[in-house]
Amino acid sequence: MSKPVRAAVMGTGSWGTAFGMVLADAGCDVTLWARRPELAEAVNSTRTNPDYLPGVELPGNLRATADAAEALRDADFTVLAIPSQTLRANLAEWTPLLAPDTVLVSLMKGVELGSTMRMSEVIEDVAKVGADRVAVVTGPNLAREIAARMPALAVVACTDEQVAQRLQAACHTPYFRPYTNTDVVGCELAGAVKNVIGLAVGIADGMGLGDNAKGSLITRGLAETTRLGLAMGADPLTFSGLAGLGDLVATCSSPLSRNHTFGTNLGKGMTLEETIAVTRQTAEGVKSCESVLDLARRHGVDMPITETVVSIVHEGKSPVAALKELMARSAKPERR
Ligand SMILES: NC(=O)C1=CN([C@@H]2O[C@H](COP(=O)(O)OP(=O)(O)OC[C@H]3O[C@@H](n4cnc5c(N)ncnc54)[C@H](O)[C@@H]3O)[C@@H](O)[C@H]2O)C=CC1
Ligand SMILES: O=C(CO)COP(=O)(O)O
Repeated sequence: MSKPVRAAVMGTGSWGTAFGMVLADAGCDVTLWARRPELAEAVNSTRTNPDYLPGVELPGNLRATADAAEALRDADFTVLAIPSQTLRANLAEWTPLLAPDTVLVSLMKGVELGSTMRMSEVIEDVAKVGADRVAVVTGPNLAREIAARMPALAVVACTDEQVAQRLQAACHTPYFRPYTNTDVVGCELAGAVKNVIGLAVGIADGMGLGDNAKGSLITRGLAETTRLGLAMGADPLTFSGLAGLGDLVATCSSPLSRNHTFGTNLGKGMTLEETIAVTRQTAEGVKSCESVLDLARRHGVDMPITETVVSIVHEGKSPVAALKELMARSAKPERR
């Protein structure tokens, strides 16, 4: 009998834990790394993650540790599930501990501030590995639903299709059905920008603007994401797939989305400080809206919804004034 695939999941938050559960259900031997030893202890002793997924029973072939070296040892897949802006510093510490041929898998949906690098680029840069050793998991994957083993489809992307297929096999369960894709640029961009559009839709929902506004924001949000993707060499079809439209629809419809909820609170009139205070988990779009706008400017791409989100979240513009400006933009053809 061949030995089980070993996976290290670095990050015991909501998605790290839920995806660890998927890997374990698919037959992998999984070790979660938790920043706090008391959380690792709680996972091992209660077989739940009381802080991030209370009430969800975790499988027996998943355990947790606060010792990164122990988690990373002999891992076939090293899954990175921490906030995007913390990846560079954490991975620099972990790089000397990585198993020699491990495939690094990003679950993160963000763009690094300053460098405007996608997460796979940060991984290649810090761990000094080629693109064929880096994969991305993305799509409509709200962690709470997956932890309840509700059905979901996903995309595993890698420039090397065989590596994508290995990861696909390692995380395929009766409730989690991953497809492969070799368009890493498109898949990552789609995931990061959908968080920004999720904020915009949340703001509109909080303001009570209705479902026509929601449909319009999702569609034009996808249009500006695709424009940026095209400028960066992505396959435009990726954006109408699970990583693009699929994730946008799930995020923009669900109260489980942290980005959507963050936007809703702003749209209802909470201040940024109040909204941050009530947000207990990572809402990546709050930081990544700035790096996405930066990317758009570097590529000469117009992204009016992203620009509006930045003006509300970081420049104190009122949602009412921002809406007026968006609606007053010059009339233009739908396709340019
Ligand atoms: N939760 C979800 O439904 C999904 C989340 N994602 C993405 O997965 C990534 C991780 O998100 P979640 O697990 O949901 O976030 P979370 O907020 O639930 O958990 C974040 C984890 O990172 C740890 N962490 C925070 N700051 C850290 C630091 N400076 N150094 C090391 N560890 C740190 C926390 O202790 C926690 O374990 C994000 O990029 C998110 O966009 C993607 C798909 C679904
Ligand atoms: O990416 C997600 C679903 O696919 C999770 O969205 P939030 O980070 O907004 O909760």
